[in-house]
Amino acid sequence: MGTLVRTSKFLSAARDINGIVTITMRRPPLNRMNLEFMSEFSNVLRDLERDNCPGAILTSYSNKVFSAGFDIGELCNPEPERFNDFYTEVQNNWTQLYGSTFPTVAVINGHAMAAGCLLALSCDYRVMIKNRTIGYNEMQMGLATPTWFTATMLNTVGHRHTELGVTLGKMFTTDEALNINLIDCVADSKEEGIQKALSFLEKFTHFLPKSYTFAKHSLRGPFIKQLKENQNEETQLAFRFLKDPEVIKKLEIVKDKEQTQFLTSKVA
Ligand SMILES: CC/C=C\CC/C=C/CC(=O)SCCNC(=O)CCNC(=O)[C@H](O)C(C)(C)COP(=O)(O)OP(=O)(O)OC[C@H]1O[C@@H](n2cnc3c(N)ncnc32)[C@H](O)[C@@H]1OP(=O)(O)O
Repeated sequence: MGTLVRTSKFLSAARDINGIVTITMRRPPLNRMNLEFMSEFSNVLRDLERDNCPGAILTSYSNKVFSAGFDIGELCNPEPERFNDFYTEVQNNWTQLYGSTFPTVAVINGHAMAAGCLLALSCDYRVMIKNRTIGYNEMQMGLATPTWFTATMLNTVGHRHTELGVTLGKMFTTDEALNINLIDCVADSKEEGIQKALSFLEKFTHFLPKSYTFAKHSLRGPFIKQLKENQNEETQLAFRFLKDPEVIKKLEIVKDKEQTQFLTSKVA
């Protein structure tokens, strides 16, 4: 497991003897991403940058759900100030993870929906457990996929798979995801996934960190710059979208279900 370097309400980070840090998301039951979750995540990434981390693995405490994406509570008829804080934190988190100066691997040990899929795609390499699903399912929820989410998928699997994935709100099975290179390899268990992640990260011990950073930023830098230049517009666009009465109505239905779930503790 390694030495615990940071633990907070929703995340833990443990460092092994080679310095590799495993970040485990722990917001039961579904690792839904709210403002507090996102700020904790950004703090962990900031610490890893400061400590010249040689590599990181992102995974979930649950072998059923990697992350169910944004907490619908943050999207349903949002208050302007809270939504602005939430969405800004999400954007900052993406620029940190997608542009990290250290290599990252997602061990996708459960379903990865929408923003949960974005987290996995923002890493450098993806190992996924069999019989799980991954994708941008926003369409199915009556939502829309933000521009930088789409760009991240496009940069991973190309135009056609992204077009079909985003417009159909498609959740890919592990096998389908492997076929289109949405993920890089498959594992039978989280433990095997971690071993595969460590083997991938081991390759970087032979490279100069600054060479790796240069290569990564040549590929990803322009997309990060684009989001940074359009952050306010993206936030306003999403806010207006979420204030549409039809969208509010659709999300209210999901939110009501969520309250029922907490009352009955349906998900272990
Ligand atoms: C222009 C751009 C505009 C806006 C930006 C919009 C961007 C959005 C990005 C997102 O991330 S949107 C979130 C997308 N997430 C989902 O659609 C998750 C859907 N969830 C599922 O498919 C399943 O819950 C699961 C596969 C993750 C887990 O399945 P299972 O373990 O069987 O649990 P349940 O389906 O029974 O779910 C339990 C309970 O929790 C509620 N719930 C699920 N996900 C969320 C969520 N993200 N936020 C809030 N609540 C959620 C679900 O409705 C269930 O409620 P019940 O009352 O039926 O128990």
